[in-house]
Amino acid sequence: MHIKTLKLQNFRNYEDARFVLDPAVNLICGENGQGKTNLLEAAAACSTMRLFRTAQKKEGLRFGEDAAFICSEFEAQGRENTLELRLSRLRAMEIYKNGVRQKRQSDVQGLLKTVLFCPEDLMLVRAGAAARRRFLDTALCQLRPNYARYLEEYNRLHEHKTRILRDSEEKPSLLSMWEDFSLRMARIGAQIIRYRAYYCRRLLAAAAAVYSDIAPHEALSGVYRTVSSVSDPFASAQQLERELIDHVFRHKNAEIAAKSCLSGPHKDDLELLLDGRSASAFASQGQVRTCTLSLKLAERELFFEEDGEYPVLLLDDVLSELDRRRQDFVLNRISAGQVMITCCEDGISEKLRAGAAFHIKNGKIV
Ligand SMILES: Nc1ncnc2c1ncn2[C@@H]1O[C@H](COP(=O)(O)OP(=O)(O)OP(=O)(O)O)[C@@H](O)[C@H]1O
Repeated sequence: MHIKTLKLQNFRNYEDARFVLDPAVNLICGENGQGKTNLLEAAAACSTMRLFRTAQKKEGLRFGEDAAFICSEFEAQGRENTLELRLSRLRAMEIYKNGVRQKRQSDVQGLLKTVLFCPEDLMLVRAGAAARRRFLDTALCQLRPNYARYLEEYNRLHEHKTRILRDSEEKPSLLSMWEDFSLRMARIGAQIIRYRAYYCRRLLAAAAAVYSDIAPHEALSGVYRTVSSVSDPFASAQQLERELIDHVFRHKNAEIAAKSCLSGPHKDDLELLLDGRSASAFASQGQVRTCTLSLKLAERELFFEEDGEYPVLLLDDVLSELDRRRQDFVLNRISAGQVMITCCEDGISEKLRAGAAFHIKNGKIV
C-alpha cells in the first residue's frame, strides 16, 4: 500500500502543491512552521477523513479561502484509487472516490491505511482516556468498516442525548426521549465494546512483544476497561446490551443531575501496565515513551497481519524526541512499507535511505 501522489490546493499553508511520493521512504524537510505537519495531516485525512489536529475541518482551509482540495492517488490491495476531499467553509466535507461522490465517511475510511506517530503521542500513556480511545478508534475505523459505521451512529446519538440532557432543565418534556436514546445507545454500544475488546487483546499481545524487544526485563500488559456492569466484554452483543441497559437505567437520575451521558463506551479506557503496575501512575518518562512506541509499532503490525501490506507510516518529527537506541530500533523496524517522515535537522536524514526528499518552505516545494 502506498500513496503515489498527493495534491493540495488551498489546504493550510499550501496554495497549490503536488507531491510525487516514493513507495518507500519520503523525507519531508524544512524549518519550523513551513508546512511539514500540514502535509502529513493531508495524507492522514485521506485515510481517516479527519484532520488530526482539529475537529473543525474548516481550519484546514487556507486563510481567506472558502474551499480546499486534498487529492491522493494510491495503491492498496493491488488496486489503484483516487480519493478527493473537498473542504468548504459553507458545507460539510465532500468525498469522491474514483470520481464518484461518497455518501458516508465510513464508506471510504480505511481504504488507504495510515498510522500516524507524532511527539504528542509520546504522552499517550499519561494522557486522559479520551486520547487512548481516539488511538483505538482511529485504528479500528480503518480496519473494520462496520465499526466505523457503529461509531458514527453512536457519536450521533451521544451528541443528541447530551443536548436533551443539557436542555432538559428549561424544557423537562425533552426527558421523555431519554429512554429511547439510552436503549439505542446500548444496542450500538454493545457492538462497539465487542470490537474494542477483540482489538485490544490483539494489540496488547503485539505491543508486549515489541516492548520486550526494546526492554527485555520489563513486561507490558494492559486491560480494556469499559462500563462497570459489563462482566465479559467478549460476551454476545445481546448480553452486553442488557448489561449496558442495566447500568444506564441505574444512572438515570445521576445523568439528569449532571446533564451529561455518564454511562456507555464513550468513557472506555485502555489501561496500560508495566510489570503489573499502572504505567500512567508509575512509569518513568523513558518507559512511557517505550510503551507508546510499542503500541504504535504494534498497530502497524496488526494492519500488516490483516492485509498482508503495511499501512503508510506518518512520522511527524518523532525521531528527534527519542534517544539514539530507540531511534535505531524504530528505523530497523520500519524498513518495509511506505514512510513519510518529517524532520528539521539533517542528522536523521543521514540514517535514512530516503527514496525521495522534499524541502518545504512556506507551503511550497523548493
Ligand atoms: N488554515 C491555514 N491557512 C494558512 N496557513 C496555515 C493554516 N493553518 C496553519 N497554517 C500555517 O502553517 C504553518 C504550520 O505548518 P506546520 O504545522 O505544517 O509546520 P511544520 O513545518 O510541521 O513546523 P514544525 O517543524 O514547527 O512542526 C504555520 O505557519 C501556520 O501559520
